[in-house]
Amino acid sequence: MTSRPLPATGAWREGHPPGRRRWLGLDPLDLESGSRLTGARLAYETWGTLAPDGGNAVLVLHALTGDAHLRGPAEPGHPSAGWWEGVVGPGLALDTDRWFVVAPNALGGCQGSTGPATTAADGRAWGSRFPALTVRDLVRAEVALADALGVDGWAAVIGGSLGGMRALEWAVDQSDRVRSALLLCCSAVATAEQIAWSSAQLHAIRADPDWLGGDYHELPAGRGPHAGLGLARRIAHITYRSPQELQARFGSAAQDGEDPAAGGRYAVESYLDHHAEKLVRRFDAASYVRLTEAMSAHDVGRDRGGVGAALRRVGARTLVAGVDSDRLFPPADQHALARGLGTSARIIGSSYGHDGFLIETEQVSELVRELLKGT
Ligand SMILES: CC(=O)SCCNC(=O)CCNC(=O)[C@H](O)C(C)(C)COP(=O)(O)OP(=O)(O)OC[C@H]1O[C@@H](n2cnc3c(N)ncnc32)[C@H](O)[C@@H]1OP(=O)(O)O
Ligand SMILES: N[C@@H](CCO)C(=O)O
Repeated sequence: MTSRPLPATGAWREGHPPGRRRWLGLDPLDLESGSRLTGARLAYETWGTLAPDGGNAVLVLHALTGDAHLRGPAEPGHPSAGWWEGVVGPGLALDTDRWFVVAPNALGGCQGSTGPATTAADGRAWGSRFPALTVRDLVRAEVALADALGVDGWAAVIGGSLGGMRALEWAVDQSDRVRSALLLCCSAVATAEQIAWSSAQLHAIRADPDWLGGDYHELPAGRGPHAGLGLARRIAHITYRSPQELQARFGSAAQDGEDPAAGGRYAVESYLDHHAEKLVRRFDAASYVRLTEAMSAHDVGRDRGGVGAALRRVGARTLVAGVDSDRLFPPADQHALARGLGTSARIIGSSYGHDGFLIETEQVSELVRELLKGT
């Protein structure tokens, strides 16, 4: 897959220079499963200043492979620029001159928060010992962060995909602490289609001989389930984009200088290879597994009398939005969620599919402005 040596597994561990990240100790954290996570911490970044009355706090929650770095340049410990540069910042839709913006790295992730690649108390990586997590557990960790920051209530909670699931969970479980919520490209409960795509990805990772049941973190530098994670990302990335975009960009063209009839690649294959390699370089396979499992288990109605009853708990003003070409979380999901919340969904026109919430800066900014205008 790559001609360059891959990083040592676990290169994303806390040993990195922290840049602007900060951490909150979560010790202990009781999980939905009944087990208790000890010694964990949550990484986060903030922008702006919390108002004396605490009324200007906004929580932004990232998607599966995102992180706390919403904006700002690449820096030590974070090799790429922020993932919502065009939406969050001075004078932008989420104006950091006005709002106190908080972005945590999801618990179980690998960009500063404790996850399977983190070194546990015994000096070894958590690996397979890291517990299964649910979206509710991720939110419990974020509730602890709000408490620690002195945020009694969020003016808005905003998120897409896995971040949207967490934003919804916040609105359901912490209804008195969420004044408004923007729920992007997500659903109230995982669908069979979403679980199926995720299942294929999990199989790809676990079938890698270097997966070692999730205990590969002590392998020598450059070893790990890279092929499995790369295959998972290829599968996922197809679902993140639309057939029309892929067709318009690549069609059946060969990759420059390559001949598919002679063992070379099509351009679209090369594109997927590129995204696979990029993810393998920046993400831990076991974090990918734990967070993907959490997405598959997402159901706001579990133990709450069903989805309808759970959604009726929400007191926040909600804006539910999707992307018309999203084949992973199609507009039907957002219409169903919006109906349950007593509102109607907004559907962005875009050929970028599920990734539209990361790419369609102008349209997303409009939604953010609308949300915050009434807050
Ligand atoms: C900015 C960050 O990633 S911060 C980390 C947090 N990230 C996230 O939360 C989201 C993760 N990222 C993503 O989901 C995606 O990368 C997105 C949505 C941001 C990318 O969206 P787009 O801007 O549309 O990028 P696109 O899918 O067109 O990919 C562009 C890349 O493909 C490469 N590419 C395009 N065609 C080909 C091809 N035929 N062969 C090989 N590579 C190709 C480009 O060179 C470019 O490479 P680069 O990203 O290394 O510069
Ligand atoms: N491309 C995004 C979308 C996942 O929902 C990510 O990797 O986080």
